[in-house]
Amino acid sequence: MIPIHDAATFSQIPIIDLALEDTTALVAAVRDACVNVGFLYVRNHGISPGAIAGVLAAMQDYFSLPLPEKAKLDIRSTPHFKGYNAVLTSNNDPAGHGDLHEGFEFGFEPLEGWLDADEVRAGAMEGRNVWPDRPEEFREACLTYYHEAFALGRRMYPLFAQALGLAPDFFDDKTRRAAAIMRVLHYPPQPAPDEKVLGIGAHTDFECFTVLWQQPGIQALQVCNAAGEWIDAPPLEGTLVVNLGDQFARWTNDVFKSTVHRAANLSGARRYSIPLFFGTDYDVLLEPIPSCISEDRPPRYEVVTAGEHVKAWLEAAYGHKH
Ligand SMILES: O=C(O)CCC(=O)C(=O)O
Ligand SMILES: [Fe+2]
Repeated sequence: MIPIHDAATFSQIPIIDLALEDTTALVAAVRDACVNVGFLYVRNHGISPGAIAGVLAAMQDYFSLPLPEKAKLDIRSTPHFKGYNAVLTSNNDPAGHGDLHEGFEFGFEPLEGWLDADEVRAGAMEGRNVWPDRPEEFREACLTYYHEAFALGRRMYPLFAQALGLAPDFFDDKTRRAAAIMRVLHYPPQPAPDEKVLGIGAHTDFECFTVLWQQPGIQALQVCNAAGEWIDAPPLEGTLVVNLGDQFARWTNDVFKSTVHRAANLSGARRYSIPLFFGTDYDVLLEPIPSCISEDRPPRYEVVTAGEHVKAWLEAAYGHKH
């Protein structure tokens, strides 16, 4: 039996085992989570403990470097929105005063590095990554995790397609060179709750979906149900969080939910998390998928390309244009 969640009153995030052999049951569980919650945990996600341990150690070393060293690769001074952003320099909730986290951001890159012939493929939204000199293993540890999480993302698209009643390969030709941006995040402990300054203010993600690793043992992430109640989304052993973003909400005419969430680290210890945001190819038109429009549900959004949608968001979030 698949528990059916209610958008208004869900009080827990569904947990879905990707190793479930019964595809019909798996797809039904994914649909329920996407339509009613916008968040799910995945078990048997395929990301190895070694890749997680490696990136965690590397990011801990990186974030403990002095600020001026990290600021050499400030995201505002590098092309294509890649690099470092310091504590309180981003602000996800316009009503807030800044986010109490620092992060480092990069996109797809082969582990062995780009070949010259690949140069032209590193298109507008991708661009080259920038990497710090220290710690030495940072790039490799980040990219090792990236490629494993990227493989998980590729496994999710056919499930989302089937959850919408589409052929499993519906997204294949729309995600060939898909933007997939990863951020490693450090949330310093926050001494007391503060409505205006959270670790990350209330927001929705803007791409199709996000795969999120959170540090075990620290509750920080919360998800808002349709009744406006904040539901804890603690780290659960052996799982990752997957949540849907605005691009999927647009594309599915709000059949899939892009749910508001926030995080505050009141644990007294440092917290680390790793979101990887999956988009689509730049030129994909976010026209409502036919199975998501009906007489009762006329198209709700202006049709834009995925690239325009993401770029407008990034410019607003980081307050600059490239
Ligand atoms: O750190 C977390 O748990 C959430 C991060 C997040 O929501 C984001 O980066 O969009
Ligand atoms: Fe988010």
